[in-house]
Amino acid sequence: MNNMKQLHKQSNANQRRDEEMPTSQTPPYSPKSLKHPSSTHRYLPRSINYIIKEQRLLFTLIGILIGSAFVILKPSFTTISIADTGRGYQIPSMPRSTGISNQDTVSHYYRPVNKGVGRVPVAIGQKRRRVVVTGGSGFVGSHLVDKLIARGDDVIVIDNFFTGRKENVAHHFGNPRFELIRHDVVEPILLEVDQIYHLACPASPVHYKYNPVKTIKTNVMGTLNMLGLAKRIGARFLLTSTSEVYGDPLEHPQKETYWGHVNPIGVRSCYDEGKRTAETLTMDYHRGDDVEAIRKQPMTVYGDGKQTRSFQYVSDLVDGLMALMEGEHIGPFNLGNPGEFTMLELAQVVKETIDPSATIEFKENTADDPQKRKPDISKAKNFLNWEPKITLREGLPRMAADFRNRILNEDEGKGVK
Ligand SMILES: O=C(O)[C@H]1O[C@H](OP(=O)(O)OP(=O)(O)OC[C@H]2O[C@@H](n3ccc(=O)[nH]c3=O)[C@H](O)[C@@H]2O)[C@H](O)[C@@H](O)[C@@H]1O
Repeated sequence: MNNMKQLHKQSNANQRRDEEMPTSQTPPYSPKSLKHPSSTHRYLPRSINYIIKEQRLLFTLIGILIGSAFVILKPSFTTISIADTGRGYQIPSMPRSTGISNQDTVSHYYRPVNKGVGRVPVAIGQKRRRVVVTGGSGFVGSHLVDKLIARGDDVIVIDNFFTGRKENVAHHFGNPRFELIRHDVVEPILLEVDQIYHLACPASPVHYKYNPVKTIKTNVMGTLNMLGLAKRIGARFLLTSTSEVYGDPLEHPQKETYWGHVNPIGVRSCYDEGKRTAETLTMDYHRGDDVEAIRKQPMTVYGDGKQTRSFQYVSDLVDGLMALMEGEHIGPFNLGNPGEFTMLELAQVVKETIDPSATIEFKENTADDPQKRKPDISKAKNFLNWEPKITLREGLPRMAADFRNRILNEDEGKGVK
């Protein structure tokens, strides 16, 4: 599959992933990694199949993502966030020719700056943020990158392409404000930026339950590295967590104050506990260094059709993430759509809005699958003046269009090979 070919073409970080994936495991299905028939209507069943095979929040990978929580970290000496002050710093000799660079190139450019030389203000007064998005070639990350670029930010994506793909951000190649770095966040990296969105993580049971050590390592070491970077350069930091931190909840709906009900030694624990540890680390950095903290919690769904989940369209999530990054609030925030559906109800909506002929394949459930999930978003409403706008029925057709466009772009040779 192209997916695997892609991995072989990648750096050592990706080879490491190959090593950790059991050889018996079938590479996870990706709608973006297959050759596609040219007939548009055939894309829709495949995207639905993709969702089912991924065994995750149906809409996370198709255009809708469930609740979120995140952490923002900011050193105490910056009483106003850098982004808000609009200080227009830029690093001299920033690579800009192709919009793509490898890790060595970037380290070369950035390391001296981080040895205390300091950032050079080249456009004081100009509101131009430099933003890092780890996991920026993934589903949520790539939509976030689109929005950041659209508002004029300089965006650096850090991704090891564990599950993400270059095609998701290929339309920014050649834009001098965009840069893609192939890098595994478990290794340190030195950059000079104003904001860090830390999204990099294996995010589906299909990936993380076969790569549990890699998953928890990414959550722990990756988050440590990015927190260390944020502390060093005084950047505002945002962690995307997951509703999985609530486990199989005894409280419904779930508020940010709920501590969760999680199996610490199950097959999902690498993800659940990994994200919980990532939140712990972020709050510890916040307390230890007197920095600000917020968290983000997407909700993940596995089920046999009876479990309830809530689904959020990705643009609502991106709006919420950016509102949180740009605000002054700290602590966890649920960013999700409180609309609650059983998986069977969801399947019905998929049939009605996308493809009446779609069939659902039921698979054995993952251990510890939560029975119900619904975010309480009153905190986000009150403090961020944010709430989701797009319903499940509205979002599903948009999701289908999004997939169709991505696939057509690839078929027309617009993707990166
Ligand atoms: O709550 C959720 O469900 C998840 O939502 C998003 O994940 P999503 O966009 O749905 O998943 P992907 O499309 O797989 O994106 C993850 C990205 O992280 C990257 N990644 C993964 C693993 C790793 O070690 N390093 C790394 O850069 C992947 O290549 C990919 O680009 C967030 O990125 C996750 O942090 C969050 O856990």
